[in-house]
Amino acid sequence: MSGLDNIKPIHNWFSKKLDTHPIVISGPCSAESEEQLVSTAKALNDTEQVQIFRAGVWKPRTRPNSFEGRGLDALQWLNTVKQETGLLTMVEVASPKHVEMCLRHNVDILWIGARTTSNPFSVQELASALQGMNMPVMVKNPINPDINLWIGALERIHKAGISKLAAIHRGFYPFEKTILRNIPKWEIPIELKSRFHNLPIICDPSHIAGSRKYIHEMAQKAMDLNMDGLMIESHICPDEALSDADQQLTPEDLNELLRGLVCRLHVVGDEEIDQLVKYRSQIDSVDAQLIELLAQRMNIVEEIGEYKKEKNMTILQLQRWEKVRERGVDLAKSLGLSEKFTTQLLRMIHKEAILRQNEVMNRK
Ligand SMILES: C=C(O[C@@H]1C=C(C(=O)O)C=C[C@H]1O)C(=O)O
Repeated sequence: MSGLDNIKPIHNWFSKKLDTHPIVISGPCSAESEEQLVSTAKALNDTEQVQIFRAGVWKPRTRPNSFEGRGLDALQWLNTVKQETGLLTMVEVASPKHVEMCLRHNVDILWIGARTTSNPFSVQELASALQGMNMPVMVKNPINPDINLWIGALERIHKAGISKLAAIHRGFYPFEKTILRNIPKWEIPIELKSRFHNLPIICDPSHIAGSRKYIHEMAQKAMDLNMDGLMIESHICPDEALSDADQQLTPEDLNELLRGLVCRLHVVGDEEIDQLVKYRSQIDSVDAQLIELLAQRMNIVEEIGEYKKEKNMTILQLQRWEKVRERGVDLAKSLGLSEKFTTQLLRMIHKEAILRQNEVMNRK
């Protein structure tokens, strides 16, 4: 059934327990110098809120001639960070060579970036390089909102024997210009979690936001959706960063942001559960009525289909459909439902009605 059935809870990945909620991964977009890495890491460590230090060592850039990372040197600097702060380290890998170098330099966690996840050939190469290592790996979502591509990448890594596995939600490429850098499409990580309950999901609000302004809002949303952790970029001097300057926070701003997050409880006490049970039974009853009404409507639609067949009328009746939509939206608005939601719902119902009548028409 599930291709991800042997996943270790993230809190037990290391001998030192990661027992904070959320787990916070932070550090610069790119490792630029030893000084920058060590000073950022020390300031992050002082906040006592960060457990994992991230840094891009090889940067996949959209256009050539952009800063592409410091490679091997940066891996050595990360070791200094580890020694001086005790933070765990995390690096993006895109090729078997990267994996090999990270293993040799004691990197604690690897992540696979969105561009790499989009390509099953590359993911498979990484999986083969990781075979039997049981190295912790986090897989970012692919650039496009294709949940199966994301699951496929997670499965390939899992099949290589990796049980310390997590997903990172960093949003999806917007084809149109949007306020946020990436479209969050929260329904996709929600669907992933509902298919694989034991898979930890980390949110990367920096890449969703693309600008410091929206990071808090995105991080709060991730907490409200009960995600396990946050990956937020930080830099000792963001304005001087060689990549993604707009979306990196100073360690102090990160600290403030994290302290301002409201982390609601997932599991509550008996009293709250009693109240929830009451609300939920109301919802169950309303849902049952909704479904019964929809079934009734479809029966009438089929009768109309029979009638149209007898009278040789077309299935689609645009004027009537327009009226149905207008009446529905007016009523919905007066009851506090949005026009967008109501239109989408009625469109789905109309589409099903057309299919049903099509079946009736073609019935021998
Ligand atoms: C049910 C009918 O057939 C179609 C379905 C409609 C609906 O679901 O409300 C409306 C118009 C038609 O396109 C109808 O003609 O009334």
